[in-house]
Amino acid sequence: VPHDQTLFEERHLCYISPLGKGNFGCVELCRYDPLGDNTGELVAVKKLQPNKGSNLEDFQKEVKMLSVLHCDYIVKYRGVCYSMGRLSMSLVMEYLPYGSLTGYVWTNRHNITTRRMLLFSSQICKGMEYLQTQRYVHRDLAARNILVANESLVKIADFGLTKVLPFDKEYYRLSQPGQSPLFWLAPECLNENKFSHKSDVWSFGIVLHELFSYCDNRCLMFILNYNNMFFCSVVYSLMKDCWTYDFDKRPSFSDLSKKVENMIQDDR
Ligand SMILES: C[C@H](Nc1nc(-c2c[nH]c3ncc(Cl)cc23)ncc1F)C(=O)NCC(F)(F)F
Repeated sequence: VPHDQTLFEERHLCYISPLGKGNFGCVELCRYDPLGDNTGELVAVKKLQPNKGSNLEDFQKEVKMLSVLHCDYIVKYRGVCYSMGRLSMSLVMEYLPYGSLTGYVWTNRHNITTRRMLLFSSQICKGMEYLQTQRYVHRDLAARNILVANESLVKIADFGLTKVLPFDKEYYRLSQPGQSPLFWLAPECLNENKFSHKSDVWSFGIVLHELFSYCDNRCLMFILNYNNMFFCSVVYSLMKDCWTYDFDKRPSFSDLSKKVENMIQDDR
C-alpha cells in the first residue's frame, strides 16, 4: 500500500510556536519529524477549537476545499492529522516563513517598491482567477489573509469563510450576516448578504489600498514620491474600479490581471 503522504501522525508533529489565532481556533508552527532527528519539514497546523462556534463539519469542508486547490498563488495543502481517535483533526499546510502580507509590507515599508507591490497584486489576481475557475468565493480576501512565501511570491490563504457557488447561480446568499470584517465587504454583501466573485473583487480593491498605503490604515501614505505619481493615480483608479457600486459593472479578476500586468510592463 503506497504510504499516504497526506496523513500526519500526531506523535511525529512537534510543536514549535504559535503563528496566530482566527475565529475558528489557532494555527501553530510545527516540525513533522518522523525520523526524530530535527530534519523534518516545517508545517503550519490549523487546529480547531471545538467550542469556538465553528464546528468540525465546517472545518472538514474547509479541509476538503483546500485539498483540491493546486495553484502557485494559493497556500499548499499538506494533509491532516487526526487525534483523540479521529474525534478531532488538524489541517496541515505548508509553512510560509515571511508571514502575513500585513506584517511584511509594514516591516519592509522603507524598501518595498511600487513594482513589487504590483507583482504581489498580480499574483493575488491570478490566485483569485484560479479560485473563480473552481467556483470558489473566498469572502475574506484581505492583506491579513495573504501569506508571503519569499521576496517575490505571495499566496492566498485562510479558506475558513470560502463558499462554492451553486451550479445555477453566480452568487451565494448567506442566510444570516456573515463573519467577514465589514470594511472589506461590498455593498451587496452588507445590504443583501450576497457574495460573488465580484464581491471578492471589491475586497481586492481594499487589499490594493492596504498594500499601497503600507498596510497602515491610519493614514493614506500613498507612494507619493513624484516618479510614482503616475502609478499612484493609475493604482488609485484601479481601486475605484473595484469599488464600482454595481457589481455587474465591476471588472473581473482576469480584467484586473491584464491591467496590473500592463502597469508592470510600463514600469520598465
Ligand atoms: C491564524 C493564522 N495567523 C497567522 N499566520 C501566520 C503564518 C505565517 N506563516 C504561515 N504559513 C502558513 C500559514 Cl497557514 C499561516 C502562516 N502568520 C501570522 C498570523 F497571524 C492564519 O492562518 N492566518 C491567515 C493566513 F494564513 F492567511 F495568514
